[in-house]
Amino acid sequence: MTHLLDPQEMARADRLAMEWGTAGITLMDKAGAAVADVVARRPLVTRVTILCGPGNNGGDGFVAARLLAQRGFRVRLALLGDRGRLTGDAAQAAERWRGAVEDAAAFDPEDADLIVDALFGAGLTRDLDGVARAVVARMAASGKPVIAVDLPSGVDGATGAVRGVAAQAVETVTFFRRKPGHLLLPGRTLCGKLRVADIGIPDLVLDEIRPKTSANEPALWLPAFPIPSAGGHKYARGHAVVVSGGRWTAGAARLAARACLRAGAGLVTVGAPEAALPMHAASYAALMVRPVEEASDLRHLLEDRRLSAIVMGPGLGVGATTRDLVSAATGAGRHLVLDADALTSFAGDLKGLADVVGSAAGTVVTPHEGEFGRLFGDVVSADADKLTRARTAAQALGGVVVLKGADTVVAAPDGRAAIAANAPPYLATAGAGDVLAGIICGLLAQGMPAYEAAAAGVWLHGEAARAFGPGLIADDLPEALPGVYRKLFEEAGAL
Ligand SMILES: NC(=O)C1=CN([C@@H]2O[C@H](COP(=O)(O)OP(=O)(O)OC[C@H]3O[C@@H](n4cnc5c(N)ncnc54)[C@H](OP(=O)(O)O)[C@@H]3O)[C@@H](O)[C@H]2O)[C@@H](O)CC1
Ligand SMILES: Nc1ncnc2c1ncn2[C@@H]1O[C@H](COP(=O)(O)OP(=O)(O)O)[C@@H](O)[C@H]1O
Ligand SMILES: [K+]
Repeated sequence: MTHLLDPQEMARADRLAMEWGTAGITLMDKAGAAVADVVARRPLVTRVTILCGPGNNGGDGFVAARLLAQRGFRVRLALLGDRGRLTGDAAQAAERWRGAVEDAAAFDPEDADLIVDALFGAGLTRDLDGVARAVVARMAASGKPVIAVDLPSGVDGATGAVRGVAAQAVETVTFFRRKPGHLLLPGRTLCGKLRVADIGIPDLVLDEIRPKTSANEPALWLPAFPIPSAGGHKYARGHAVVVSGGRWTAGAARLAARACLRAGAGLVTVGAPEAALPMHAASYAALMVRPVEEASDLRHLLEDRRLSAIVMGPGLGVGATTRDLVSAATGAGRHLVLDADALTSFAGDLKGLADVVGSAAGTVVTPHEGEFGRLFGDVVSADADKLTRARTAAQALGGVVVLKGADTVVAAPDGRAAIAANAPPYLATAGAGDVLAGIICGLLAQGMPAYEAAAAGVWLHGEAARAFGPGLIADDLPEALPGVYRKLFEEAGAL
């Protein structure tokens, strides 16, 4: 159930269900009934105003109106546009509504305990303006609870962007599967509580559609997750390397190393300049330390082929030395996580980085928006939505891109992408990114494929933050991981 369908894919799911024998009006009846159920469960509601749009989203509203009236609610229905211009299933649903049809342009929210927003859903094709915009703005300003049908009208289902204006919903009822706009910001926030209703579309349509976008949840990557087995030993759990900056910036690598260990890497070696070695050696007894000042030292260290996953960037410094270190880390079978200064050292030279990445087995880059712009600015339009930007970047790089933020997107060069919705706002704290890079490296070291490792790392990072709670600092994140692992393994039946 992690699949997300964009509006085109959802329209295809509707069409396939109809071709396979379910009438469109049957789907609409179930959609409207699901909306009516949600309204009926709200406390202290007797007077409901339903705003219907000119398409099938409005059709769902007509069905909900009929069912709520039958259940004894006082229902007013207001239509945007001309009733005579309704077509298909929506026209059929409107015919069965026996009550008055008011003009949405004149709608007065004062008379309602609750408003159902059935103006626009998957068919929103442009920014709202004119009367449509005025109606949505009035609903938004009313302060009344709003239940949105499919999406808050004005929210783009593919991107989560607001096309002109949208009203905050308390609950949103969508159908069959979630859409990217339910997880991407600001759409996610505007939806309120999201419910997914089964309207009778068979799951088999997904075999035809083959959606490539997912919610970043355990079901997406758990089959590839390295749950330790009874017969395993520490070398089977991989040997990771964290490349550290000098004495004054070594804290970032320390956070990454701790996270790498906690994520389950069998062994972790920190490669650091001489001056930072004592600090690393004294920090955690489980760490090994080796002197790495420049690329030749790293090459020497990596002659041991068991060192298979490397994370670098946090606190490393921007410049030629870092670029050379990145080049030295690649090689057959090597997995790489590049973050922070490792990315900024390639600012404006995506080709240079892509050439380097091309020779690593699986590379994951973890930019925040600033680093992303510096690295991918030439190939990715800043105006594009987050999903498109991450996908385009992954293709251009030939590696997995983790575009961070409150709705972190992980994208693979083959077009797969996952959107995370579990990170709490207090995760935005100094050093949190270093921990994320370390977690992903720890998973790569255990042999998890790059896309799955990146997605799992992002999810675990968000869950660790939630488990710790407000007041979190980056140092707390690795320490919260064992509790998250316990729960995950228990749910997977592995504990
Ligand atoms: N049988 C099915 O398929 C099922 C579908 N289902 C439901 O259908 C919904 C999708 O229906 P849909 O495709 O008809 O699109 P919908 O969201 O109603 O909007 C289209 C209308 O809005 C108009 N319009 C668009 N943008 C506008 C703007 N900015 N400003 C003003 N007008 C604008 C557009 O006009 P046009 O662009 O043609 O001028 C057109 O008239 C989906 O979200 C779900 O709720 C469920 O019942 C399950 C079964
Ligand atoms: N508003 C937010 N809500 C949830 N998580 C956030 C938010 N803003 C940032 N994050 C997360 O916090 C982390 C910050 O990483 P980064 O920007 O690299 O910081 P640093 O360089 O200090 O480690 C990332 O994992 C990012 O996804
Ligand atoms: K809507």
